Amino acid sequence: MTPELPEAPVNYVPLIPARSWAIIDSTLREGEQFAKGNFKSGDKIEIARALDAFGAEFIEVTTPMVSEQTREDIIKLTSLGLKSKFLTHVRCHMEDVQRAVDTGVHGLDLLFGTSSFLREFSHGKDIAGIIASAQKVIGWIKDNHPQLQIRFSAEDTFRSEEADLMAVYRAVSDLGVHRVGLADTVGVATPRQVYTLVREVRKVIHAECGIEFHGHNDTGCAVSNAYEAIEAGATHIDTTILGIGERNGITPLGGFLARMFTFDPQGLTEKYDLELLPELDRMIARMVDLPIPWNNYLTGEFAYNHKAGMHLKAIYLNPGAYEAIPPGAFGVGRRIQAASKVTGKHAIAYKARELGLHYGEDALRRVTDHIKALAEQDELDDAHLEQVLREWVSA
Ligand SMILES: CC(=O)SCCNC(=O)CCNC(=O)[C@H](O)C(C)(C)COP(=O)(O)OP(=O)(O)OC[C@H]1O[C@@H](n2cnc3c(N)ncnc32)[C@H](O)[C@@H]1OP(=O)(O)O
Ligand SMILES: O=C(O)CCC(=O)C(=O)O
Ligand SMILES: [Mg+2]
Repeated sequence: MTPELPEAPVNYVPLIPARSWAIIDSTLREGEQFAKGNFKSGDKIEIARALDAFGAEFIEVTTPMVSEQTREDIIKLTSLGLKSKFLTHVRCHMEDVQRAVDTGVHGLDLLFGTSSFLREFSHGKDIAGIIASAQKVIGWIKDNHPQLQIRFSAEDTFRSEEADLMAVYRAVSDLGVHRVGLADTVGVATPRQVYTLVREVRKVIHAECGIEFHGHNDTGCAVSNAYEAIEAGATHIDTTILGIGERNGITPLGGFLARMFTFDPQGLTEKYDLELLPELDRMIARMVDLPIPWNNYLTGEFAYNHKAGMHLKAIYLNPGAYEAIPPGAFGVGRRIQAASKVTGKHAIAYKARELGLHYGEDALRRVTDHIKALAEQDELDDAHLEQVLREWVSA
């Protein structure tokens, strides 16, 4: 087979450079809101170390308001001396912020719900009240802990009025936050909406202010929405390993990387240790006591299974014919399923050659048809296929 990774052309210009955006992995925050995400102190350390080894730029952790244990865990995490920077996710509330500032984190991810749903049923504040709280809390952080990064997110962004959003984003940008956040809290946004809104937000915030996107997957758009956000100028994307989070979760780290690999394979490979992805997925699957889904991006059991005769003919000549991303780049292998009813003579000839067997044209057609007929009755494993191929030669 031909080499896995084609050499980059000399004047290589990536479509979307991987250095234009960063990952905020929220497995230790949004992931704790997953039905089966109940990480113990040791788990948190293992997850943080694994994300750091992988190269995640930021790790978001749950608010220290959860409990004294959670606060102590954050302090343990920030004392590990990792390269990844820790952010803690807190309400826009003086008590929360005061409890968070001395946990050793690099920054605070503040949020306030701006949709009518959350204004009415969650916190009860109007837009003026939200801005007044932001002024008080952000002003206090800036005066007392100027070293901390501040992000302000409008929770439920995509069910909020655009005029309200612009008022809030403009106000917090003027207050000097480092990033604003757009959150598709209920997973309802379409890719086009995400693109358009990110462009609009860009116009009302300061040039040096970053834009973060957080997307739930209720309607299956979490990866494409994250991609559209970046295309429109977002600088930070929230992910979790395996996509775990509230309900059916958020943008999965693996799916997002698969998407972005196609635009800048070299940049992605330089930024992250991509071959660690299978281990990250296995680690979280083990901790939440669930299998990795069979069709999971890149690491699912059948993510690189090739079966149809027409595919196999081409795959043997060049795997890129039916693979957008070489599996080796992410430390996984491909599976060739040659013995099925949908196989063809090229695949069978290839398998035979691997065993040192050669057939003439007629014999190849007949053995292929025989294997197809057998497979109509029952699955053939590799051992059975080998037996049939050998018997056919000696028969
Ligand atoms: C979309 C998301 O995923 S956002 C992340 C949400 N994460 C979590 O909720 C996990 C951690 N949360 C917790 O441990 C608890 O909810 C706590 C410690 C934050 C608060 O606990 P409690 O005081 O018992 O309140 P409870 O959770 O029942 O209600 C939420 C409170 O937050 C307030 N609130 C909601 N959003 C905000 C906000 N952005 N800023 C300030 N206060 C807010 C609500 O008004 C309510 O306060 P109230 O009782 O004074 O009306
Ligand atoms: O703080 C944020 O930006 C996102 C919060 C969250 O988890 C959500 O809105 O789904
Ligand atoms: Mg969320």
